Amino acid sequence: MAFLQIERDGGIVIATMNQPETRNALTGNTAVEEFVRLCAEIRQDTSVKVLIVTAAGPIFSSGGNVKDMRRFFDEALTPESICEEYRQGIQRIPLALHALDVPVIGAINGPAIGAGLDLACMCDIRIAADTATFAESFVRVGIVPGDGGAWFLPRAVGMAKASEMAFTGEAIDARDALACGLISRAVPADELLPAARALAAKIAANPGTVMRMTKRLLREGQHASLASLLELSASYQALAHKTAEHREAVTAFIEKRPPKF
Ligand SMILES: C/C=C/C(=O)SCCNC(=O)CCNC(=O)[C@H](O)C(C)(C)COP(=O)(O)OP(=O)(O)OC[C@H]1O[C@@H](n2cnc3c(N)ncnc32)[C@H](O)[C@@H]1OP(=O)(O)O
Repeated sequence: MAFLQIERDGGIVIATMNQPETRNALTGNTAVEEFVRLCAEIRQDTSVKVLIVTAAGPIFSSGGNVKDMRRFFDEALTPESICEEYRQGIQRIPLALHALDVPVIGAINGPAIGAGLDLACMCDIRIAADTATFAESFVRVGIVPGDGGAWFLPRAVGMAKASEMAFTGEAIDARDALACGLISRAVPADELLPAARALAAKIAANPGTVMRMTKRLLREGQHASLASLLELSASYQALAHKTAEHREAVTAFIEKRPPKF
């Protein structure tokens, strides 16, 4: 059975992880290939406005497959081949998700552990069930965050909190996650998907071209200088001012009616 169940609802794509026997572990199965394929498809399809990433059942993701890690003790697997396995494997998920121009909502339905937490951090927005927990637990199994967590987690929660989480490996609950900005909302578990869909519908109602450019600016703003970000913003704005959606929004404002996009 596929790791991801994909559902399409208008401009909204919902990707649901569904491998309960490993608690949605992200390695040792087809998870990487399926995420990469999905992202490639979304990049080709301008009718997609929003992606929701969630999981079936009570667990979001248990991260890397720990049982499968016994392989690494095999002498035939050299450090170089392990590096390559990471490059060709789980590291393709952050690259694929980060390259998406559509907003990504993480609907975190339960524990998000190790690479599972990092997957959540790769989403632009995170809302969670009040039963969710979050742990950057790599250190507890004797490894480092090899999947980009050291890049994503500090951007989500700040360096001090990320350091505490990465050095202790301890889980935080949804209340702590809300307090440190890891999630923007915690809701009862049975309200999570409706809340994620409602948020996605609000986003999808806005003009897609401008949404994509906004996401690119937010992404570039994470590392660009102010001067170069302002330059890029001016170029995107020049394009935005010429769109039919902008014309419609301004006309609707003047005519005191809601815009029709
Ligand atoms: C490259 C990436 C590296 C990393 O991400 S490092 C971090 C690796 N992850 C972990 O250390 C998390 C380990 N798992 C857990 O903490 C818990 O599990 C959960 C909170 C995710 C779920 O708890 P509950 O629902 O109580 O399930 P359960 O009884 O612990 O496990 C049920 C079955 O699922 C298998 N399983 C759970 N997590 C993993 C995993 N990460 N890799 C492989 N299998 C896993 C177990 O072994 C067991 O299986 P059986 O029924 O055969 O005993």
